[in-house]
Amino acid sequence: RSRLGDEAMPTPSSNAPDSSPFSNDGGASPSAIERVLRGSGRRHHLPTAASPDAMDTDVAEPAAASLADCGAQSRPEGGPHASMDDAGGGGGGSGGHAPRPPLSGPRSGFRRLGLRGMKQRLLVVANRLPVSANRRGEDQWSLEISAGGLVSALLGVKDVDAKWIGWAGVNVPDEVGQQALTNALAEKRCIPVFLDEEIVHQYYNGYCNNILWPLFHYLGLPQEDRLATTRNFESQFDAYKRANQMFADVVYQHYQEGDVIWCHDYHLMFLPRCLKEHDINMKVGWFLHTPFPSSEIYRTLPSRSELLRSVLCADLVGFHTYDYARHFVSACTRILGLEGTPEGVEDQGKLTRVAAFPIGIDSDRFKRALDIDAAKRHVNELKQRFAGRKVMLGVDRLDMIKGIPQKILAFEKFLEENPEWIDKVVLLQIAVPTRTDVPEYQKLTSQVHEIVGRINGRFGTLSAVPIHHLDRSLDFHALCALYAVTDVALVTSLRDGMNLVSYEYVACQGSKKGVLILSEFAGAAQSLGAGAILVNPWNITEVADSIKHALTMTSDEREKRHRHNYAHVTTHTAQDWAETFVCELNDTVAEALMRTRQVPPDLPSRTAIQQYLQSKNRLLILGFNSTLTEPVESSGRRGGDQIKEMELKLHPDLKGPLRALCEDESTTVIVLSGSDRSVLDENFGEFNLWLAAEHGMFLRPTDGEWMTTMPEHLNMDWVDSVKHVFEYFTERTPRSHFEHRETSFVWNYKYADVEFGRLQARDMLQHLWTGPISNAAVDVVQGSRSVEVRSVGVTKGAAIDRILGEIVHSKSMVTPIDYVLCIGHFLGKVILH
Ligand SMILES: O=P(O)(O)OC[C@H]1O[C@H](O[C@H]2O[C@H](CO)[C@@H](O)[C@H](O)[C@H]2O)[C@H](O)[C@@H](O)[C@@H]1O
Ligand SMILES: O=c1ccn([C@@H]2O[C@H](COP(=O)(O)OP(=O)(O)O)[C@@H](O)[C@H]2O)c(=O)[nH]1
Repeated sequence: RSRLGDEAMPTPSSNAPDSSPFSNDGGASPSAIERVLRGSGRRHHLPTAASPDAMDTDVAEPAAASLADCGAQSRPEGGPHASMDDAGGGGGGSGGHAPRPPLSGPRSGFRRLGLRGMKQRLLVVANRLPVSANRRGEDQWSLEISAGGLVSALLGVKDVDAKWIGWAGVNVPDEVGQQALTNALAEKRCIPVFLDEEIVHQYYNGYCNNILWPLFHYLGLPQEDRLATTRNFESQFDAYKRANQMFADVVYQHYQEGDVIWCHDYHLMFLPRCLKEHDINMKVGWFLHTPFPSSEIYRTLPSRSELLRSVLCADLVGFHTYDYARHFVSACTRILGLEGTPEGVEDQGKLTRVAAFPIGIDSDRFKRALDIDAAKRHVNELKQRFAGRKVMLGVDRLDMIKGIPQKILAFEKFLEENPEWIDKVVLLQIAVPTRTDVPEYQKLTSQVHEIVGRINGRFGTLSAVPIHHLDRSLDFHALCALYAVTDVALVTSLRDGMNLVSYEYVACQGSKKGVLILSEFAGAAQSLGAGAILVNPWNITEVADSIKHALTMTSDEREKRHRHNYAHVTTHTAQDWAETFVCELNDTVAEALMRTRQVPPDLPSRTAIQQYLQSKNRLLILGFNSTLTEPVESSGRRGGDQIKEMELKLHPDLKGPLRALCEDESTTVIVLSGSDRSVLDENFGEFNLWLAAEHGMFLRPTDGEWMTTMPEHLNMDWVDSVKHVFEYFTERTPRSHFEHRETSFVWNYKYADVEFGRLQARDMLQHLWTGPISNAAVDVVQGSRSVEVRSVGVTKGAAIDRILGEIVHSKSMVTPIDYVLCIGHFLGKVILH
């Protein structure tokens, strides 16, 4: 190897041959690269990101029509499911409300005017429309409001110019029927997505309710014993994607520039991606109503990466609790290898905001309902029926996650241990049938009936049974009456995104101040934990004890507990929830535009190619790692996302194009990398190009010997101390490794547990800063999964000048370089020591 040093690697101004394109600079000695560019006589300016359209921040009038109105408009004619009807007593859901004060501060974004001075519109996209449709003739439909947590929450949202896009819950194969239903729904500001029976079976019953729902509630994936079922899962996932695309198609038809699109729930995890692929400027938010499980549970899902990546296409991703948000970020870091920040998840400079937005209810609607005659009648009836007995209430969909068997068993245990309460307490369990086509739900129904029958047989008397179990939903006023008269509400969900029943119970207990027993595994435990008695529903003894505690609680304690919860429920309303989310989404999009300007823009490929074709003497400077290498993620197996290669390898697809560039006489190619010489030799030995290893400290043409471009007096006294620190951390961080190069040390944890690796890196940096090298002339550079220590002066920037001098000299270049393209890996975090 020859040593070039300052002598052998002269500055181009003094040592370039006379015929060099750089020799007529007029005395100044600009760097080689500056002169290369000057020789070309022009600079290429990469286009900056387009400036955003000005955001009009005027305050809009509240929207005239709202989804809240749906409740009143679609009141069925005495239909059995009039349950979600509004109790406002005439004129829709907003009747009787005091006007809300104008929003201020960050919330003002919600009422911003959209583009062209139009009121901002909100497209709510959810699996189910807030109505269920019944066909009454070829072109006749009657519409009923359907039950469910999401429905309740969004019915509480007023002052929004909103439209709802979703499935109406019926199969409508004929065009006449579809058109008639579309027209009927339009009056309710609803837009249908038509799903046929097969897709509903595969997408809704199959992928949504048999796979995602149990998994997200920690019940695991279904265990099957036939290969055919596995294939079935794959076809269900395909149907899921197709169904999401069908929702997207309807959104495209109704979208207007400036609209906010709010996608809901696990049914539509693929939607953000479909929408952004159609129009990157759509403002897309996604909110999950269920828990997001720990990444250890989530990572069992075969399509885990595809779904995460799709959700990350949204601008804002929301969850009920901080824990769910944390789990999601953790899944993105561990499964996709992305960076989690306090703001959200970052991928190549693009941030997806992730935050907690706990839902609430329209508490006024429940309070008002109790003043309606129908509700008062129900209250009186119930008081008479259960006079002399304490009444406990359970209201749940008949779902595995609601812990209904556990609840009933705890009640049995309570009666067993406290026989004096037999005949003095009754449990009313409203079990709303749900997803009745899914076999697991059918099994649960039989199981619950069996337990209830047994307990009633055991503790019932001629005059009374301890459990009243109803497999049906109640109308809204009957439900409110039940909430108001009962002494204890018992919520024993094994997992529950939020659980609005607990909120509704509190809202209706203004006078009675009953006790709420609440599962610690419901999202609501985060907000109502202070006033409720929290229980672990799996601990039957604890729940039984809590029942006794609740039934015997002093009125003082009940009042105190109720006050806490009531204050929360009446101030954190559904409307606040929606306002906050939409406001945050607007702000997130605006901030993202600012951030985009700070990130280097994408290479304008078309311009780069045109300029290339027009130029005479070109220089291509290419990085290696993450520029020309195979991606570390992706195993090549279908649906897989495992780490594949430990060794850095030139991407096989790039070999052909690279060879073509190297063979072009008018193009000089340099691979400039932090890697050591052997790695570059191995990957590029066969090409006709220049290799610059260790950040340019070593250089060779592939047909020549390595030479060094290292500054003469590079101080390497720090090496032993750093090696010691790196060994220490490598031993303690499984799957991390370090490379000892001639001019630097690199500790790499890209194959280690990401979160542990990051903690270790932070610790290592502390050691390096405060330890024996704290005064050494080194730079410490933090990469996304690495820590590198190198002597001051060992940088690609410093080396390129010397490298170009050498290349120009050795090739005896006469034609000015008129094209320089530099492609490398953007290192976000750099710490200079
Ligand atoms: O329409 P279904 O399939 O019968 O299900 C009804 C709804 O169930 C889920 O509700 C969740 O949302 C609530 C409000 O955020 C929350 O309190 C509860 O804990 C969740 O289970 C589901 O997420 C909805 O999409 C369904 O409409
Ligand atoms: O007969 C009934 C029983 C319940 N609900 C409503 O169903 C929702 C249940 O929401 P929750 O968040 O508790 O659980 P989810 O069923 O959404 O999982 C609540 O708003 C209840 O008012 C109803 O409309 N009719």
